[in-house]
Amino acid sequence: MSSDTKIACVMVGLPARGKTYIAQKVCRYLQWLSVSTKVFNVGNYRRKLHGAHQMHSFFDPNNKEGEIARREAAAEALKDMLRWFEVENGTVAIFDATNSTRERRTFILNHCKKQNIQVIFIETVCQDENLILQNIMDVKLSSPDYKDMDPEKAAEDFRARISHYEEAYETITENDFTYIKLINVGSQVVINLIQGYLQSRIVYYLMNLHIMPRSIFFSRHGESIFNLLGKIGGDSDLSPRGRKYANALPKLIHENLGNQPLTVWTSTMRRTIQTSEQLPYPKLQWKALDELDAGVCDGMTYEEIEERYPEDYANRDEDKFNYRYRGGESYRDVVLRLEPVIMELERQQNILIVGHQAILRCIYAYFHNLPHDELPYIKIPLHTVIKLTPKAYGCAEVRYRVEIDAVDTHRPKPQPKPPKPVINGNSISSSNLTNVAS
Ligand SMILES: O=P(O)(O)OC[C@H]1O[C@@](CO)(OP(=O)(O)O)[C@@H](O)[C@@H]1O
Repeated sequence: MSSDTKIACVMVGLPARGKTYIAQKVCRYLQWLSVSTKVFNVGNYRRKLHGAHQMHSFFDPNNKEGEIARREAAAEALKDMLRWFEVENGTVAIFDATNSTRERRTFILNHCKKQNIQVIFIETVCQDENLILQNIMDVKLSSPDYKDMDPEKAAEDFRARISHYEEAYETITENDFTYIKLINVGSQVVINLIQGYLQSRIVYYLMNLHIMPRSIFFSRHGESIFNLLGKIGGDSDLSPRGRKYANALPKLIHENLGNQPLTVWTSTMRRTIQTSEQLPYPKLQWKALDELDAGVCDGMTYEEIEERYPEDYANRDEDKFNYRYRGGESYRDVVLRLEPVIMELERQQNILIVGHQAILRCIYAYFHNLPHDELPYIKIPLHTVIKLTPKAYGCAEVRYRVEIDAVDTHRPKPQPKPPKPVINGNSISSSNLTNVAS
């Protein structure tokens, strides 16, 4: 991917067609991959400029005041987006609005062209009345536009708003535009003139999304012999307590899922394979799920690393996400190698990943949209199952702790040392502080 690639993903679609959901998913995926990405939501600009609580008549094409206000909001959001590319050197912007007429799309495209920004239009078309209604109930009624309003009245008003847009709506047929059209949540996909690596990644990601209800379970392997000894990496067997956890896991999962189908993913390491042995579900081993490679430090305790490689040890504490072990990997490297796992997770239904501390932190951060500096410190304790259930925005989470003791392998972020007091440009030690004071 060339570093000067700039892409505007311009959403297209009637209200309640999942545009904002898709915009946020794409943003989260790209940010996780360290691509600088930002969503510009025109609805938020409208509310900021003209206040919330506008009723459907505001969206009537014959309402001049409403028309001007919506135009202003779109122009302001577009200006900010173009400025963001220019000043903050952004890579992918997502312009989230209905953009439902040819005229509006051409306007946006022309502005982007002037700044050498590629444009992909992402249109979501949905004819399934039940899905639309579900979206209105799940998302729209909690919007600031309908705060404190009777839900039935709000739903009615929202439907009237949709019909105003329907009057003027023009689906994309512009053959010279780059676009992807997602029809009925991916049951049909039309793509046109997609070019380049990053555009293809975005399109491939969009083609894999689904909104069927499902859960994703995470569990670290049971306590290993290396965990007991405080050693990192390696390929050791489970400890006796780790084996007990492996025995307890099938009941916990069954109590949760009943007879629903599930696929279990493990790494290729003994500790995850042994942990999943009793689980009566189809299993898949992924090399990409193997634990972060600690290179020359593999098999050492943290104390040994501090003694033998003090500088490395300090550098890791300084910037744990980017620190790469000598001959090994960084968390940033691991995120990149996990990309195909995330892509496949998006396609799948119920999955249980039996994984490792660093690996599960990376995947968990993707689902909860956590920043890279927090990612290496996320708590993923041993002998605990984490259940994530994707919702309209974000994921619901439940943690199940199995009552089998295990060591704690979490190392908290070291607190920065307080700066030494400085007097007249010379730092002084606390022992002579009293002298100064007296
Ligand atoms: O990045 P940090 O916090 O060191 O955690 C990663 C470490 O977690 C460990 C346990 O300490 O994972 P695992 O439980 O899979 O053995 C190490 O093997 C691995 O190096």
